Amino acid sequence: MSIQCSLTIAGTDPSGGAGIQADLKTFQELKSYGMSVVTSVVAQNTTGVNAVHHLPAEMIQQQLEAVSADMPIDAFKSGMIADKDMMKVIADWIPQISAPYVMDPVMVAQSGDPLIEAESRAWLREHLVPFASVITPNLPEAEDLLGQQIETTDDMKEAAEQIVTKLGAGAALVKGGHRDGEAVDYLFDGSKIHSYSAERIATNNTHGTGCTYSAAITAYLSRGIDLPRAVEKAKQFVTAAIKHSFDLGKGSGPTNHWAWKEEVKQWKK
Ligand SMILES: Nc1ncnc2c1ncn2[C@@H]1O[C@H](COP(=O)(O)OP(=O)(O)OP(=O)(O)O)[C@@H](O)[C@H]1O
Ligand SMILES: Cc1ncc(CO)c(N)n1
Repeated sequence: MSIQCSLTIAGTDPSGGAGIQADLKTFQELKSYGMSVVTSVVAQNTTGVNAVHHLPAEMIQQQLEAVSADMPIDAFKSGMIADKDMMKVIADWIPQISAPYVMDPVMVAQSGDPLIEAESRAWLREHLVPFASVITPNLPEAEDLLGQQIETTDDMKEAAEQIVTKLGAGAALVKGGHRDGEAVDYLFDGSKIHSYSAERIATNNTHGTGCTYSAAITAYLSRGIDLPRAVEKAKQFVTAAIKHSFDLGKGSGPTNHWAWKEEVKQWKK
């Protein structure tokens, strides 16, 4: 049986809603064989981050080599990459891989806890962003990358375009999860803007939405689906996951990675 493979390079979430755990659940749901390289072990749950242990960069390099020496990689994503040493080994490894790279430029957890060293952000922007086939910042992350405020929908579209033209990413998806009203995201694919809109769901259970969304894009790309369509399908996946999210934990609960199947049944009715 032939199967496509997706790799995530990210931090962990023992409560299962974000990070590597969310990525692997998403790959599994979307029928892409899931593989993972752990960057940092994060003691977190739905209420926040208690402690973080960063793996030595050498260990990240060893994991990357172990997986790529043996397994096919049809698409890969990165999430939490906390410091410059980790970024460097990832940047050195990427050129040997000819597969789409989805970068989720994770900066803070949903709880507001920082997940990347402030002084490493410039390195990420200058040396890793140009490798990304697509980068998926939320509004604060897009503001940080460009050093400018983003308020209106026109600002969002312009930001997506600038992340490509000024910072060198192949494409940029600026997400509107942090705004009011419809949940609208804008993709600039290097030539045009695509917009993706969904009803805003009244819930506090949005722990790991960004991880789940970028993992879904990765899984669809691994299966050879083109970027605008991969984002469209991933948007449906994450919207269903938020709509049917779980009231688990005392904070911002996790999304439901298998909800999309229920939604598909509804669409077919
Ligand atoms: N309440 C909501 N209802 C519907 N869609 C939402 C809601 N909140 C976020 N989204 C959508 O979920 C996706 C993830 O976006 P978001 O901006 O929340 O990512 P993020 O901030 O990177 O996530 P994370 O919390 O994992 O850091 C986007 O498509 C966004 O539009
Ligand atoms: C490990 C990790 N990556 C990303 C996020 C953002 O949701 C998180 N909370 N934890």
